[in-house]
Amino acid sequence: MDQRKTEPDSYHRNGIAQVVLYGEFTATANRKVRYAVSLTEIDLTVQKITSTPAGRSKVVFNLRDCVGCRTFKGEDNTDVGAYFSAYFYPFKRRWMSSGVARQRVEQCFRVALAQDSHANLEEAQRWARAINEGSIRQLPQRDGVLYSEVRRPCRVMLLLNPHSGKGQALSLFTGHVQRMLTEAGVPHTLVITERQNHARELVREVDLSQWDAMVIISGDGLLFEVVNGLMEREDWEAAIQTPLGILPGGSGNALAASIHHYSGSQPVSCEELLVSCGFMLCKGLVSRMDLVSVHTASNQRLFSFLSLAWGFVADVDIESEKYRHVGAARFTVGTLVRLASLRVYQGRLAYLPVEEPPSRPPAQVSPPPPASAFCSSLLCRPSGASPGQNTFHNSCNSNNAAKAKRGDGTAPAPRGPPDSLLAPLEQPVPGDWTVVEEEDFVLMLAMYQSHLAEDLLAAPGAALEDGVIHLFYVKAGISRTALLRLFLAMEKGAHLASSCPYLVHVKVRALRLEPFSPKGVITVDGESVEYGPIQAQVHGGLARLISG
Ligand SMILES: Nc1ncnc2c1ncn2[C@@H]1O[C@H](COP(=O)(O)OP(=O)(O)OP(=O)(O)O)[C@@H](O)[C@H]1O
Repeated sequence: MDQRKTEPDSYHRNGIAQVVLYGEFTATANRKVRYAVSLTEIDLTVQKITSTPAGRSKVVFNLRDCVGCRTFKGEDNTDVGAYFSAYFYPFKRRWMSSGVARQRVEQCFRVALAQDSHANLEEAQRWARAINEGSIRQLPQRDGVLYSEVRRPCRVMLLLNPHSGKGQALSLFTGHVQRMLTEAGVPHTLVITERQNHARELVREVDLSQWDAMVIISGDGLLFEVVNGLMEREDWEAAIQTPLGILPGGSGNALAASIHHYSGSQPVSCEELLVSCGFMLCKGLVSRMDLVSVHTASNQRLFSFLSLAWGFVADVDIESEKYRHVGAARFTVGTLVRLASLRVYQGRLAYLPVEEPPSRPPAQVSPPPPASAFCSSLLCRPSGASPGQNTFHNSCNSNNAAKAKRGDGTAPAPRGPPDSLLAPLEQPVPGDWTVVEEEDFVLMLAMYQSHLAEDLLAAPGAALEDGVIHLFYVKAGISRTALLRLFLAMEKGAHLASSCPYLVHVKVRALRLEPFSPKGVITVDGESVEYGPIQAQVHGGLARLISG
């Protein structure tokens, strides 16, 4: 029978953290193998108990890497022992390759202090509670960034586009995400979208009091739907404060790659990026995110969290749809194809430059403030507008109700804060704007997050909430080789340091583009939008995003 020492007799290795729990337990698979387990405020230390000092290797798990701890009884009714499992996702070296990525480590112990199974379960629960509480206290930290936390337990609506990326979003969910959410005790409802704009219509009508977070597992296009659905609600001001989350299941996964980058972690892709974002979701840290309000010629207003593109990048994004089966490589293939038929795009570009660093420092988002508190920056003046059961659903009642109510399926005009920096599209830009001299371009790309795709660090200086649009344009005259070199350098975010005379980067608050050709492609967050004159302005910290 296991013995529990009541007097902790050790301290954390650096002599600071005091042991809060100590116990000796057996392994689950082999009851002859015993471990000394000690819990401090910052870590869990596991040491095998052996007669030979050489066998007493010690493993220390930081609670910051822990998503949760669960208890359970043995499958065998005669087993009086109880069990607790702690789930860690520490950065570990990859097998057979360089670099590190978060990898799952489960630590499971059998508690058998007494012949009373109930007492053993209580003891296991005591450990699980302490580990869970400790892991919640040990949240990831980043210099200069302050977060709030999602409400716990966090009821998550998980929207999944089964066709995104290579069409594997559902298997990515069942293979990686579902287990993590269960380990973290996050109740979630999975909604599999049935068609384009399903998610948009659903979030436009859903009772948001039922949800603590809306998370998509897809590419950026599904989040674009969710953001715009929320902004089309009468209560947009409160609705857009719903914490949003992103789990990469698409081919570009730009926002997922950006939040991973902001966390200061080494670049990862594919499933490793999914695990990283899943970990952030389980930790539930929320920060603010800028949204950019975009106006098209027909007076349509959209809200964007990622990018606005015209020319080479927009064409590649849309044309590479046909290479979707190759996953993220679709952009590489698309880039090479478009390079072969490189063309010049004519138009007029104007912008309002950032004159000084944003006056508002990154702010603490906790606890959820009154709705209007999010619109306090210069850029965002309140308009006075009104403000886990792991269940699978192929459709949603509230969505059907929404469709029936609206009938025609057309999207209502998005509401939102006024765009005080923009003049009507038919009027000249305001006097303090800069009008770009050149009218011949190869591309125009406005970015408000760091990544254009998993492997394209287009705006290394971007942050989630800085009220800045990074405007890039490449002037006509650049050779194919030089443009290819720029994109290759972008993989490491080194394109700006390449001193390419054709590439211009300027930080702006607002911009206007007037293409001259009658036909073409403009994308917002990777989605094709109405082609023609278009303008946009940033609204600092309008939305909230689970990041870490
Ligand atoms: N069930 C569905 N059937 C068809 N289209 C859908 C469905 N759900 C969402 N969509 C739409 O599919 C488009 C692509 O979705 P999404 O961006 O999420 O994936 P992706 O294009 O593979 O990813 P990425 O944007 O990272 O390249 C979006 O326009 C989205 O609105």
